[in-house]
Amino acid sequence: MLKIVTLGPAGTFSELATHKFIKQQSESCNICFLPSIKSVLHEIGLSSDIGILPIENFSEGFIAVVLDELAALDLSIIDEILLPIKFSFVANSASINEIEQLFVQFVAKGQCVDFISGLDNANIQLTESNIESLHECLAGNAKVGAIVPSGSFNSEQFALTIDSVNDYENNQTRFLVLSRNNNHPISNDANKTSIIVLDDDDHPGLLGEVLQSFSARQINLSSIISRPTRKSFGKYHFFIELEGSQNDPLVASALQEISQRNKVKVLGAYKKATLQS
Ligand SMILES: O=C(O)C(=O)C[C@]1(C(=O)O)C=C[C@@H](O)C=C1
Repeated sequence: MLKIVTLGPAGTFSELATHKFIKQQSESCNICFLPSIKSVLHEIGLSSDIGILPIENFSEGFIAVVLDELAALDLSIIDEILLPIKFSFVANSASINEIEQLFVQFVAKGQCVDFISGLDNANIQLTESNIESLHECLAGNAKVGAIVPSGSFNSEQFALTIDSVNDYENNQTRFLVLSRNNNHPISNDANKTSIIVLDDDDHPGLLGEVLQSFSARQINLSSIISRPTRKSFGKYHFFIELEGSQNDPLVASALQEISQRNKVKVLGAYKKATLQS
């Protein structure tokens, strides 16, 4: 039995991503929910074998807490999942102008900016998950509303529901499947690798040298993000995603070259997700 931990309560997009992953598994799986992204990250490898969490949204970019914990914890990426993301607004009053309190998850807020800016009288309360927002609204008074996953609620429970409140019709979020065990064999269909170059030896040209190792071998990067180390001001870790895996001798030699100069953590190699996969 594979034990999977993800963001709860039940009904989150993270749970949907988990079911998409489970469909591809041959062994039976058990899902456990925790109330915050950070608590899920810390539980992987303890009471759970793997964890499934969002890493990047189509318009909002990377989720900082996940990048920071990937640099700090000993986790590896074994797969990724892409999901379409649609939000609805639900409220306990039929008149949108009466809403004084809006519950919205901290990542979801940035995906529904246009709609939220139209709620002139609402005080925004950030939550850890979209289903926490839903539960807060269900328990709230007539002046409460929430941004929730479309399809997560029964419209009869609310005085007002408005669909498609996300800024971009084509909204999508990418999720990672993470484990604490770092010795997974690289599968033959792995076509993407994630690494972190840790800032332990800052020197002029560090990033240029890293990029040169990839460009000299015609290795395409799909993203590069810097995050402060939070040890001293002005020091950064670089989170890099590249096409290919260490099964490709060019990728293997680029990573070996970079490792000779810098501290590199290879987070994992896996198959790039599509909405159809
Ligand atoms: O709260 C949820 O439903 C989640 O699964 C979290 C999460 C995220 O943090 O990115 C997942 C997808 C959307 O981007 C918004 C929220």
